[in-house]
Amino acid sequence: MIEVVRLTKSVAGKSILRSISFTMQEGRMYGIIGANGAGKSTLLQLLTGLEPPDSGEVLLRGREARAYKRKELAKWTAMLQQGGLPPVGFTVREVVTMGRFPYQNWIGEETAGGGEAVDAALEAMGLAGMQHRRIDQLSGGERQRVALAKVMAQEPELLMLDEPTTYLDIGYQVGLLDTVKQWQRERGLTVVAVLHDLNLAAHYCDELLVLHDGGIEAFGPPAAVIRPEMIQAVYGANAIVLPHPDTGVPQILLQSAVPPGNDIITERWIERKRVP
Ligand SMILES: Nc1ncnc2c1ncn2[C@@H]1O[C@H](COP(=O)(O)OP(=O)(O)OP(=O)(O)O)[C@@H](O)[C@H]1O
Repeated sequence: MIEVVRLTKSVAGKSILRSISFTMQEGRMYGIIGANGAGKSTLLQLLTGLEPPDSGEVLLRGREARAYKRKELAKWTAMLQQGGLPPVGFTVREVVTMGRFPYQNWIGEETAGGGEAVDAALEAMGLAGMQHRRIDQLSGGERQRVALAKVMAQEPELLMLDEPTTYLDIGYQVGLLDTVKQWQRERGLTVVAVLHDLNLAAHYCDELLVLHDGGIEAFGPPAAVIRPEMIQAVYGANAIVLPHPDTGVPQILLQSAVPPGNDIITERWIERKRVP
């Protein structure tokens, strides 16, 4: 589905990606992880053909991403970008209906099926009850759900998500990723998501790609990628990695370099430090 060959990109004179190569298979869910500024969003922009690479290639179904016409590509790929909603004036339903743009003719009419796709997307994201509200009157989390409903209405086969859980409380984070996962399984959707939360990434993704220092630090199933050494090397943080009691996927517990404030815990911490 996606083949990246020796991809190199600089932004504002700064080298971000240096000759990276990888392949992503159809029907799987991939997470792109890495520290702030590692180039995750830049990579996503390159994968969608929105940005040109300095050198190297991005092939989508065997064809250079930038060789597709935008509307042609939008019929089977969709991208949820940060802040990608129109700012004011539109209702929730109007925005979600914009996801049908690739299927509309030049006067904005669609032959059939558009309304159903919009209804299904509104329903899946729990927005049916607020479909006539204006999006500028919604909370950040509600707007994020509208943005996902819009890309769902597009009915893509390849879905790219840039930090989709930003602004969402934990209930909606799990709800959103459950919806994406279910959709991936039922429709054979390919998903590529930039995720900051490593526990969610390990829980939902079949494979994780770790960007670090302009290259790929690791790429593989969560159990092979989420390790304390990788977290130290990439994020400079100490972590304990444990298997999830239900699924066995790796989950992390962060360790602070500073002793906790609570006196009882602090004493225990000092005690522990004394043990050789
Ligand atoms: N328009 C721009 N002008 C200048 N520098 C930019 C621009 N866009 C991105 N950069 C720089 O490119 C680098 C990679 O940015 P990118 O947004 O791809 O990283 P990221 O891994 O998605 O980061 P984050 O986790 O913070 O969202 C960063 O150092 C960023 O400052």
